[in-house]
Amino acid sequence: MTKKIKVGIVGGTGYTGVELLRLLSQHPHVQLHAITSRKEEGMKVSEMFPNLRGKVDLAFSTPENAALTQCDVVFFATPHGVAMAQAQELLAAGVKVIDLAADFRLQDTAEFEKWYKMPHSCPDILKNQSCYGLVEINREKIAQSQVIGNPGCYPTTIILGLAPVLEAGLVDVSHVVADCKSGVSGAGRKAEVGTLFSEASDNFKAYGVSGHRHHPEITEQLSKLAKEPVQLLFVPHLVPMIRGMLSTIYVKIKPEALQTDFQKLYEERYAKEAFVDVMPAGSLPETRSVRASNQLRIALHRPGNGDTLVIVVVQDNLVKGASGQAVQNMNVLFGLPEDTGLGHVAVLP
Ligand SMILES: NC(=O)C1=CN([C@@H]2O[C@H](COP(=O)(O)OP(=O)(O)OC[C@H]3O[C@@H](n4cnc5c(N)ncnc54)[C@H](OP(=O)(O)O)[C@@H]3O)[C@@H](O)[C@H]2O)C=CC1
Ligand SMILES: CC(=O)N[C@@H](CCC(=O)OP(=O)(O)O)C(=O)O
Repeated sequence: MTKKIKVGIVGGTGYTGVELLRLLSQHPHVQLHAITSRKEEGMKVSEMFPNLRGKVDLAFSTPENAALTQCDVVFFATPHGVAMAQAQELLAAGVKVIDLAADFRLQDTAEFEKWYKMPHSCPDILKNQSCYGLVEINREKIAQSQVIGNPGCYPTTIILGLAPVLEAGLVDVSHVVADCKSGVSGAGRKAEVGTLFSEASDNFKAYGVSGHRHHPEITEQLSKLAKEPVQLLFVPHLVPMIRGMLSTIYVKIKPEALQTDFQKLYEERYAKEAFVDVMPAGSLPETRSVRASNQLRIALHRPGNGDTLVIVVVQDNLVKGASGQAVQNMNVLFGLPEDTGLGHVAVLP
């Protein structure tokens, strides 16, 4: 590929925005064209984010002044509702859209309206031109789409953790439990009491137990894979670390599937996937083994060789759970090898 992909980012000052900048500034086929912030208009990107000194020579501009229609693709690293307000205009100009928020994730617009408290403004684009951007599941459809709904961070771990057993119909879908923990960067960069150092450090808590907006997103995708409705109990937790997510998923194996070699099933399902690592049997994945990388690691356990399969999944919520996955989607949209610009090895310790 000789011509570079001209990229715009709306919402360059949030955590997913700066993570996109880190990844895209090292991508060999990308030309960063515009980065927006309404509050920081005119400020040099490298002044706000010194890790980008010498790498990104742009200043923030407002979305109105960013000439986004001149881009090949625009990433929205913004709150829910922003991308769908601009999608029509961008598509008309031949620009592809990758939304890191939820505007193009849920196919069920009634569920979208219930959880995001706003009407969906472009249901036609959602239905006919967009795709749920989980590459390991929807690779072919993504390549043909104009708009990508980049998955939420919790959904990425749970859907990839369960896909092999659901596709093969080996587990009881009437009672799936996902117990998930996220680092505090998952809550974004905006100031909030709950993410203050004195509130979130040296503390560990569950939240959203009686309902979380990722629940309908996860069950919609799991039910598609299982070809029947999946009943999911999903409990997210906030842990005192900055990056990282660990999901422990519990499923009951169907009586007729008890002899299955689950390790082999997972290894074969993900054998060709650059970003899904099925660890050796009995492994205990750690969040630091994926920090700052686009890898998601899975380990399987069957305590006492009983009928419960325990699936442990780790990822970096800001990379495979957000910006890395968005770049993976861009690579697929533009026909590049999927791992282009995403070869980062995790940082230890
Ligand atoms: N953090 C995470 O781990 C994950 C986050 N996500 C999703 O990614 C999106 C961004 O998250 P995050 O980076 O944490 O968010 P932040 O809240 O930290 O940042 C939001 C960014 O959007 C800009 N923005 C806000 N409102 C508007 C608007 N109306 N129009 C244009 N720009 C706007 C802000 O800049 P300014 O106000 O100056 O314009 C800022 O740059 C969210 O939808 C989030 O749910 C998805 C997966 C994981
Ligand atoms: C720790 C934390 O607060 N996490 C966020 C999820 C982050 C994410 O993926 O959410 P989006 O659907 O907004 O993209 C939450 O639970 O609301």
